[in-house]
Amino acid sequence: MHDTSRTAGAVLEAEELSLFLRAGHGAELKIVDGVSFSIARGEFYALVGESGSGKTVIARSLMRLFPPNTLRMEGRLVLDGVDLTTAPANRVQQMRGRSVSMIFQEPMTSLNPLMTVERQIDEAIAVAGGLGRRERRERVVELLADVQFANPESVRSMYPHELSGGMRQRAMIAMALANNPSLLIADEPTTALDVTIQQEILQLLLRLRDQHGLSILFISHDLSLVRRFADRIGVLYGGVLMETGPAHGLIDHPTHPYSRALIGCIPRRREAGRRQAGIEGLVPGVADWFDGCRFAPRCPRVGEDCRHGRIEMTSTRPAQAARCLYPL
Ligand SMILES: Nc1ncnc2c1ncn2[C@@H]1O[C@H](COP(=O)(O)OP(=O)(O)OP(=O)(O)O)[C@@H](O)[C@H]1O
Ligand code: NI
Repeated sequence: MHDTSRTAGAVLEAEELSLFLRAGHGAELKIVDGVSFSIARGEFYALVGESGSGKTVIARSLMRLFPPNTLRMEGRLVLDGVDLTTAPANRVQQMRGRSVSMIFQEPMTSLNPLMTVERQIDEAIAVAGGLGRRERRERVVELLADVQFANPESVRSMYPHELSGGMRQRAMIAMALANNPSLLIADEPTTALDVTIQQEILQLLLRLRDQHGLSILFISHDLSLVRRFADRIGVLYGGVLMETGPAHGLIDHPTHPYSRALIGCIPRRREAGRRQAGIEGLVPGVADWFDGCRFAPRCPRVGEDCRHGRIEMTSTRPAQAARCLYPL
């Protein structure tokens, strides 16, 4: 079913997206640098990268939620045909929840502990207006069934603390889907859950994608998870998209040396320092970024020309492209 809907064109197109922050002493930091990718209708796209690579900042930018010290955004960001870089604030506000919704690692940060599941989902539905009380009540039950609560009628009246971690995540997904968004952004939604529950949530997302033609932007450290569930992957490093391509192709045949290094040492958890076992050296801090390829100082294939100027994304394999002068 999703095969036909997937040809219906891009739900999201990010083109040369850059984000500049104000740093101390009048300096500016480019924390996202020329990132381009698109997500088709019904597509499950995963953004992967080490801690600090810019996954969350990019995800939030897609809802035009910028860090407070943001100076400006450059590039184009088109969601459901609307350019978010130029759309007025009220238009963007309207699109949140309706065109795009976001779920997070810790559902308790988005769920109100003092409100029942029903009330929270009801409020999310009411934001869009148009439905009467009774219709909204029906819609709540429908949403709870949609996220596969076996007994939606009883879950309705529960408070968040009465739910398990996996159930809270489902409740949050139900809220996020309240107004049928085209795109669901999931920022490491399963990292805090045990493996079985993690699989269940991923299966649920795939089912929702198939049933509703939902597009998913999934952010994760876990490449083994991503390989099993994503259609396509983007590999981020230091705010730069290094490689993008079909999930299986990219993981089985990475063409950027950084992707290969990342796949070779699938990181399991956030590390206190930014050193990752397996990749020599450190991720450059945003303040000490430089010209040329940001991976150059750690790259086994580096050439002198990698250290200067801009390196373009070039096709390396069918449907796969890398920002590298010496791809694998
Ligand atoms: N307001 C800010 N001011 C300065 N730097 C920031 C700000 N917000 C984020 N950064 C920096 O931008 C970079 C990207 O951060 P981001 O949170 O997007 O990383 P991430 O890939 O989501 O990491 P993690 O896997 O740990 O969640 C980091 O180096 C971070 O320190
Ligand atoms: Ni993050």
